[in-house]
Amino acid sequence: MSARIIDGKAIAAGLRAEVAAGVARLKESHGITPGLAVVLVGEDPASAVYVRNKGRQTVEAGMASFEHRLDASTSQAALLDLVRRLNDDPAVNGILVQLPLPGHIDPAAVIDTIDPAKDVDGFHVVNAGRLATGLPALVPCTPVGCVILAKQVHPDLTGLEAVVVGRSNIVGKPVAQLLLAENCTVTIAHSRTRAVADVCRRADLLVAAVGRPEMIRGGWVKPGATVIDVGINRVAAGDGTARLVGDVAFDEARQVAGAITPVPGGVGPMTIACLLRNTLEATRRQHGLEAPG
Ligand SMILES: NC(=O)C1=CN([C@@H]2O[C@H](COP(=O)(O)OP(=O)(O)OC[C@H]3O[C@@H](n4cnc5c(N)ncnc54)[C@H](OP(=O)(O)O)[C@@H]3O)[C@@H](O)[C@H]2O)C=CC1
Ligand SMILES: Nc1nc(=O)c2c([nH]1)NC[C@@H]1CN(c3ccc(C(=O)N[C@@H](CCC(=O)O)C(=O)O)cc3)C=[N+]21
Ligand SMILES: [Mg+2]
Repeated sequence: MSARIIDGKAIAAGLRAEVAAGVARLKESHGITPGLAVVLVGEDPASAVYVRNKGRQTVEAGMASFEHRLDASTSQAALLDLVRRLNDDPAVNGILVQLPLPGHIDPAAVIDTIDPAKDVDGFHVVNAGRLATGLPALVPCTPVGCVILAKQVHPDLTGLEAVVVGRSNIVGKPVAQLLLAENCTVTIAHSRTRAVADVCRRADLLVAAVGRPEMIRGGWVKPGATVIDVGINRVAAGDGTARLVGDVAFDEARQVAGAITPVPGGVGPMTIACLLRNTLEATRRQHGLEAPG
């Protein structure tokens, strides 16, 4: 048996086209151009990939892109000042501060300073709390991307045994919240989980967000399960160049799974598409416009 490969690249392209159409309608009917500000402090390889792809796709969707690249030695006070200026700038509808930040900056203080209405990452405690309590929220992009990809296989996720490996605030916890809202029975595994392979083997829907290259082996996957691989890990290839791999051993898992996302071309492109969708939605709400039915 060989798994169906879930084509995140194609699904993300479709979602970006929908967002572009929404942006065009907003411009035509209200003269509003959504604007997304991205702040990058220092150099982080994962963030560099993300920023490169995103700047181009923001402009392709018809939005304004504002990039702020700051030196790695930038003080926390200077970064908070920039965030406050972006909060007050009416041309900026979405703000994303790339994580991780240099060690001398407290990420919680930065996220807490972002206006929740412009928090298109969905990382502010107000948005996390609204998601957890079932209120409308700006929802983290990668978790939403995971759910959209899972729904390609199971349009209704109700009743599935879902196992999420990883409990970070940016991926593991919010993806678990979204799957709970979709009526899955959700287990969250982490570095202190006993017999993690056995826990994974229970999953009809397995979401891997660990940050450990190819940790999840073929034998951890229940036959026929749907596997969503969030991991983005750069590893050295045989010839000395860098290669991108997920948190799942893809060549093994595809022999067992019913469906699986590839890396690259799976969750990564969905993250950017959902970021653009959040930016459009945030813009509409800031102007008192409801999303069209
Ligand atoms: N595709 C995309 O768009 C995105 C991809 N990513 C990628 O997703 C991955 C996860 O990111 P992120 O959530 O930020 O990572 P974090 O490092 O913040 O969290 C990793 C989680 O995995 C758990 N973990 C670590 N080792 C093990 C283990 N041996 N067994 C079980 N659980 C373990 C940790 O547990 P504990 O809490 O106990 O330490 C932690 O909860 C990374 O590869 C990252 O690059 C991230 C964001 C977007
Ligand atoms: N505030 C903040 N929000 C984030 O959402 C955030 C962040 N900081 N810091 C870094 C991580 C990582 N991340 C990625 C998103 C898309 C791809 C992506 O587009 N990947 C493509 C291309 C990869 C390639 O070609 O190298 C793919 O998987 O196919 C990668 C990584 C978002 N993150
Ligand atoms: Mg994200």
